[in-house]
Amino acid sequence: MKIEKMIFATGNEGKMREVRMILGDLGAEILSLKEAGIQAEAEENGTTFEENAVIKAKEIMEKTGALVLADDSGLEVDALNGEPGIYSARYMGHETSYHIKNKNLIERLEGKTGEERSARFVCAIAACFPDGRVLTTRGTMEGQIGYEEKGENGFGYDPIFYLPEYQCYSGELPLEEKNKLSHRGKALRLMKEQLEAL
Ligand SMILES: O=P(O)(O)OP(=O)(O)OP(=O)(O)OC[C@H]1O[C@@H](n2cnc3c(O)ncnc32)[C@H](O)[C@@H]1O
Ligand SMILES: [Mg+2]
Repeated sequence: MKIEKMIFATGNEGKMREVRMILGDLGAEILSLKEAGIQAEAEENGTTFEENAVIKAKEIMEKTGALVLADDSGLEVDALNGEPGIYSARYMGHETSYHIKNKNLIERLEGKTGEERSARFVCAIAACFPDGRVLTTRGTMEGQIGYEEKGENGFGYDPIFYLPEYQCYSGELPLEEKNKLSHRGKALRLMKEQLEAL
């Protein structure tokens, strides 16, 4: 089945840039919520990344009758029992700047070193079809919370996410490199394979 068009139900421009680069070669037109002229109203009140991704995609699928994809993602810090996790966007309040959120996470890890700073980004992608079919995929990227903010690329928590294997911060990676390694890159490539197999 050739997909002509889909809506990617996010209000996050950083996600949208990464999505376009990875799903671009499906050859389908990909509209953001803004481009489709729709506002998301559903509350992200699921208990898992997958549930929240489905909530976001399903709401917009029901509003538009189109194939709709959505992303729910976040940062899990092991020393903080997985916080902020599914609450990553709401951590310290929606309106709080990422500079402040990032500084706060660094402060909460004071005295911890090496593996004690382990963390991962998680991304779930959902696809909701007008006929009721639902697909979900998940990807993760392992790393550590750094000691400072670094890099001008990416968004959100990227400036404090250190990748020991590459000895750099996620915020220092060019878009293409981040997509090769990231939670979102992995989840989107799995979704792309499933869509291509339809
Ligand atoms: O719900 P939508 O409209 O898609 O946009 P959002 O920004 O609210 O997205 P989420 O609800 O999925 O929350 C994701 C949170 O995790 C953070 N996050 C997710 N992926 C990230 C990445 O690749 N780099 C840095 N931070 C990321 C992001 O900044 C948010 O705080
Ligand atoms: Mg959100």
